[in-house]
Amino acid sequence: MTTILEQGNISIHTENIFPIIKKWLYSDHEIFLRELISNAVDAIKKLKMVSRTGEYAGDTGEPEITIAIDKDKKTLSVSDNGIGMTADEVKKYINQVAFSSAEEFVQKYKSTPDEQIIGHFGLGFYSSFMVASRVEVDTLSYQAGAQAVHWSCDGSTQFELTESDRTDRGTTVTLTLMDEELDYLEPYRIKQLVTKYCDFMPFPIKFEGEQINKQKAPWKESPSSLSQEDYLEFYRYLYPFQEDPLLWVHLNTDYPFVVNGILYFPKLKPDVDVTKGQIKLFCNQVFVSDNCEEVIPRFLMPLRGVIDSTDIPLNVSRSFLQNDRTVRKIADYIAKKVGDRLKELYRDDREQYIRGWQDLGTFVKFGSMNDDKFKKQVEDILIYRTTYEGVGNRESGVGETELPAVQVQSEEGDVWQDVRPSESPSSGSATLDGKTYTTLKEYLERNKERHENRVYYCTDAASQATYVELHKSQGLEVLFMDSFIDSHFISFLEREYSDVKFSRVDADLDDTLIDKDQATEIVDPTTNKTRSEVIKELFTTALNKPKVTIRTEALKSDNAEAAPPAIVLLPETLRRMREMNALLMQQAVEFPEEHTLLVNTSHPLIQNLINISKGSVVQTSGPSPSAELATLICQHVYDLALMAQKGFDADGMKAFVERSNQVLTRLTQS
Ligand SMILES: Nc1ncnc2c1ncn2[C@@H]1O[C@H](COP(=O)(O)OP(=O)(O)OP(=O)(O)O)[C@@H](O)[C@H]1O
Repeated sequence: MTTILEQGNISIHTENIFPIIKKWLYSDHEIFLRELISNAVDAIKKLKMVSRTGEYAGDTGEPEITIAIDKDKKTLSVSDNGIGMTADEVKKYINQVAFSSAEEFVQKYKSTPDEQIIGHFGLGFYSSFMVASRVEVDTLSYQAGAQAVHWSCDGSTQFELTESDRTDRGTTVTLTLMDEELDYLEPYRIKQLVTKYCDFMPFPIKFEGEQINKQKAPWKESPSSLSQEDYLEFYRYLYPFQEDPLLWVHLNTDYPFVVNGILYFPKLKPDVDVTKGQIKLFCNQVFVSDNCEEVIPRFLMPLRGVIDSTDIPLNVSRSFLQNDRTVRKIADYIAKKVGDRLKELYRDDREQYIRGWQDLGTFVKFGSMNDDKFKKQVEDILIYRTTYEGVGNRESGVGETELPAVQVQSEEGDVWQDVRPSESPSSGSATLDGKTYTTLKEYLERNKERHENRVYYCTDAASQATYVELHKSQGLEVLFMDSFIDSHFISFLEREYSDVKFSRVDADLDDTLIDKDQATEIVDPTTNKTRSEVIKELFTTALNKPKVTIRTEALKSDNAEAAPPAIVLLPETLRRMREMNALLMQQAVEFPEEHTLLVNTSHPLIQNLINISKGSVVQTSGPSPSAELATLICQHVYDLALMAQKGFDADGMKAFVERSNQVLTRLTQS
C-alpha cells in the first residue's frame, strides 16, 4: 500500500498560469526536453560536488541520463543517477521553486507578450506541463537512509506526494503526454531534439540502448589540446556540406565574464546574406539559439561557430539583451579577439594570410566599414594586390619590406589590458606566387611624387588588362580591387581619407601616359589640319555615334605597337553613379552609351589609317574603296577597344565577326 505523505495545494498566486505559458511558448513546446535533461545534468554535477567535498562517501557510478518511451502508456521519461531529492526537497524545489519561478516568469512577461525571449530560459521543470497532462517525479536522494518518494501532478495546483519503492539513487521524471503531443514518442523526434539542444551536454544521454549525444564540447577544451583537424572536424559537424573555413578563433576567458567558443571564418560569397547570423548560442553547453544577433557585433555576423556564456542573460527579451552592459562588453571582447587573431596570422604566417586574403579581406573590409574600433585594429593589415614589383621575392615564400609592426594581444592578456606591442620583427608587404601585396599607406607613400593622393585601381584583371598594362608600362602602380565588396570599400576609403581619390584604370589617363608634343604635327598641307584633327574626323564620321566622345592623344610607350590603338574610357563619377543606380534598381550594370573613345595617334595602325583615307581624296563620286576600308577599320578599332572593356552581346559579336571577315577580305585583295 502506498503511503500518502502529503496531498495539497501548491501555493502560487497566479491561478492557472499554464494557459499563459502555453500561449507564450506556443511554437516552442519542444524545449521541455532540454529543460528536463538540463536538470538531470545538474543533478549529476551536484552529486559529483557532494562526493568531492566528502559529504557523500558512496559510489557515484558512471554518470548517465536515459530517455525512455512507452507508446501504450503514452509516457516519456527522463532518468538520471544524480543527487536525487528527499520528500522535503521535492516539496521545496518542485512545489515551490519550479512553480514559483514559472509564475515569476509569467508575471514578468505577461505585459509584453510580443517580446521574444531568447531561448525561453527560466521555465525549467514547469515547462513539462506544456506537453503533459500529468507529470510524475520518482526520486531517491543520495542522503543516507533517505526514503524514495513519488510526486504526481496534473498541472493544476493540486499535487500528491507518496512513498516510492525506488531503490537506485537518482530521479526519473515521467510525462504522460497530451494527445496532441504524441509526436514526442517518436524515436526520430527524440534524437532530433537531443541533437539540437543537448548534443554537447557533458554526460552520456542514452536512448534505446545507445548514446545519442556527442557529449564533447570542443569549445570547452583548451586550445592547445585541439589539433587543426579537430577544429575542422567540428566545423564540418556543425555545418555539413560546406567548404572548409579559412581560419578560426578559440575564445576562452573566465574574467570579468565567462565566454567560451570557437568562431570560424567561412569563405564569403556575394550571395551570402551577411545579416543572417549563423553563430550558435549556448549556455553551459545547452543550445539556446541559432542566432545571437544581439550578442555578436553586426559586422561579425558572417562568422560561424559557437559562443557559450553563462553571463548572457537569457530569460530576458531580445531588446533588453541588446542594451545589457555585460553583453556589450562580451561583444567588444569577441570583436577584439577576432581582430587579434587576424593580426596574429598576418604577423606569423603571412603566406596563409595572403592565400586566404580574397575571403579574409572581404571580411576585414566589411568589419572596417561597420565598426570603428575594428577598423582601427585592422587598418595596418589591410592589403591590396599591386602591380608594383619592387618587393623582395624569396624562393618559395613570402618576401618582405619594411612596414609598421602589427601589434597583437598576447594570449594570457584579457580584454581589460592594453594591447602590448609585439616583439616580433617588423613585418610588411609581401610577394606570393608572383603576386605582390601592399598596404594603402605604402602605395601612397611610394607614389607621392608622381601622383599624390591618387590611387589607380583595377576591378577585373582580365577585362582591364590593356589598361593595367598601359599603366604598368609607364611605371604607374595599379592596385587590384576586385572583391565584390570593393566598390563599397573604395567609397568608404574616400570618406576616410578625404584627400585621396581613387580612379579606375579605365576612367581617365594620367598625364604621364600622354605624349603632349606629338599631336600638333600638320599632316594635310591643303587644309592645315593636324594629325589629331584628321583622325578625330575620320572616327567621328565612321562611328556616327553622337554619344561617344572621340579624343585623340599620343600614348607614350617604349614600343609604339605595344600600346593599344584605341581605348574606351568611362569617367569615374559617371560610372559609379550608374553602378549605384543599377544596385538600387537591382539590375545588372549596363555599359553606358556615353563614353570616350581615346584614339592613340602614335600607334602605327592609326597612322596608316590616315594614309588609307588619303586615297579617297582623288575619288570624284561616291566613297572610294579605300575610304570604305578606312571606315571599316575605324569601326573595327572601336570594337576592339570595346571588347577589351566589356565583351559583346550577341548582336555586337555577330557584327564584329562579319566586319572582321570583311576587313580581312579587303586586305587580301590585290
Ligand atoms: N532531475 C532532478 N534531480 C534533482 N533535482 C531536480 C531534478 N529536477 C529538478 N530538480 C530540482 O528542482 C528545482 C527546480 O527545477 P527547475 O528546472 O524548475 O529550475 P532550475 O533548474 O533551478 O532552473 P532553470 O529555470 O534554469 O531550469 C531544481 O533547482 C532542482 O533543485
